[in-house]
Amino acid sequence: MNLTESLLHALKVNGARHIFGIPGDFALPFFKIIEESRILPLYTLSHEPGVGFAADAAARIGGTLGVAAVTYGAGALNMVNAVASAYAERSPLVVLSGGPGARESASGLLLHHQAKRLDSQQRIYEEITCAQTRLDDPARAPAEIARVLAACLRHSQPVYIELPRDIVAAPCAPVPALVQPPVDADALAACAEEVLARLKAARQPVLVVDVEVRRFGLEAKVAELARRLGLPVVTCFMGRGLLAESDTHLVGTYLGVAGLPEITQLVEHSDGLFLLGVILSDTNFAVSEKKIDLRQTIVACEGEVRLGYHVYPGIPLASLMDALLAQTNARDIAAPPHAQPAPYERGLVADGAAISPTDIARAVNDLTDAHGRMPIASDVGDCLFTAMDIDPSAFTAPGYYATMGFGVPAGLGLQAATGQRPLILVGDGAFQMTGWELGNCRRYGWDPIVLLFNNASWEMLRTFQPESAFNDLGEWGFAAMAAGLGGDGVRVHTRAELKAALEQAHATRGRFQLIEIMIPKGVLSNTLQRFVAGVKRLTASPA
Ligand SMILES: Cc1ncc(Cc2c([C@H](C)O)sc(CCOP(=O)(O)OP(=O)(O)O)c2C)c(N)n1
Ligand SMILES: [Mg+2]
Repeated sequence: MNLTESLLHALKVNGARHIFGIPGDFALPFFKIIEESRILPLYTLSHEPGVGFAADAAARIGGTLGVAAVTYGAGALNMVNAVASAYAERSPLVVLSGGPGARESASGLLLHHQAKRLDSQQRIYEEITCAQTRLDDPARAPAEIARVLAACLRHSQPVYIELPRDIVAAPCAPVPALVQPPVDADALAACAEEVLARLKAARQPVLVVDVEVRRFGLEAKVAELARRLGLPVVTCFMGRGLLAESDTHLVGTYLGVAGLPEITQLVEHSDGLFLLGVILSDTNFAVSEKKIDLRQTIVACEGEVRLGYHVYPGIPLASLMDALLAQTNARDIAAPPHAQPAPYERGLVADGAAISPTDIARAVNDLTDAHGRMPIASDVGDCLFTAMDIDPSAFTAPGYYATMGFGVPAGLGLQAATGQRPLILVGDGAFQMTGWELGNCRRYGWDPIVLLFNNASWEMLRTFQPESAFNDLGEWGFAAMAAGLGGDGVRVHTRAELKAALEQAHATRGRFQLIEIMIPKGVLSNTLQRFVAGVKRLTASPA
């Protein structure tokens, strides 16, 4: 076996199912082995940001390793933003980059694609990955690969592996089984006991779940714990879709001032908030109506558990879940019944009226009622706020790092990973960035339904700064471009046209379906309207 094959086998054994990539001369040798060994299927895309987003989404939806393969310099550095997003949002992405071989590295010449120093790329990636290695010695490679992949899975964050092009085919031993550090059983039991005691003592305990629950595949255990404790469950923005299929008391998504008042009230007035796998970010908590006193909460994330003023280190979320379940019986804590929030809006009126983002949510909910749920990939912008009004389903979006360009490539990654047809929500500004990746659908038989919110502007920005003309994007005929990319496109102006286009798109398989939805300038989703009003109110009021 050679070094690349050893790496590929290790990736596959530890959960990777596909590789997304764009080669270059520093990467051609290991791309050749990827293609000829057929250990993992390779999907090439058109631009490295799309490679990173697709691999990230595949990791998220599969709850496993995503793999993005690129060339040195121009390729890897082009993907930095996508990997930074994966790092911020706790996604286990493995970056494989080609690199210069020993002889050329010692030539004394500046190499093409070299930025500052030969190791500048690795140093840049040190800031957006939790572990890194350069496989320049086949004898050490198996242990190095094991170390880096173990870190990727332990922290659910990206890692960086550089493959010098002169040894990718060198003979190499298999990678040993990954080893994770042991957990102190006594500390774990004490931690679980204290968590349960706090929840039992609370008048209104609430379980808030977020991205790590999905990343570590803990949804079923979390649902069981919520059931046993009788806790109402709320998701954060990033945790959208979690427990959607479970029979727990899922109340909805906490969005602070932008959310449903009854959910905001439940969370912000709880005396027993249990934040499970939650990223303590501004997108989750900066728009709180009432500041949440984190000292009164239980925070379990990033491998530790914080209660008030003390911390239990070295407590992985999965270990904590097992310990909590081991110490609970059915219905240990009977929380007071909570009103279920109104079901998501549906019943689009198919008339000649102009389309609002909330109409789009209604249309999607109607489609779900008629044909079942579709996995959803959303970009940033009002489409993401609109997604909050769509029935929860398998959902992936950059809800915290908030980079544009994620939606379309992520939808392709979803379909590659699940085989299911995804729904993609994307604004016109974000589509301009990576929408062209749809041109790769034909080669791979992908056929997403793309809802393009065309308000001819960077509307989210215009909402906060309406006086700036630079937010206007002008006329782009996106639907007309679909045929050239191998799909079908239609531009719709009225609610009746939207309903018909969605039905037609759903009935058409084998080609991507692009529905360009013309939204009048300044028309926002209900959630974005609440968000803007809330942020303005919070910033206007004295701190
Ligand atoms: C890669 C990238 N560049 C810039 C931004 C800043 C930014 C937003 C965030 C806040 O930073 S929202 C937004 C406008 C999005 O326009 P569009 O996709 O058309 O959606 P909508 O019209 O619904 O706003 C920009 C430019 C970003 N998030 N990501
Ligand atoms: Mg827009």
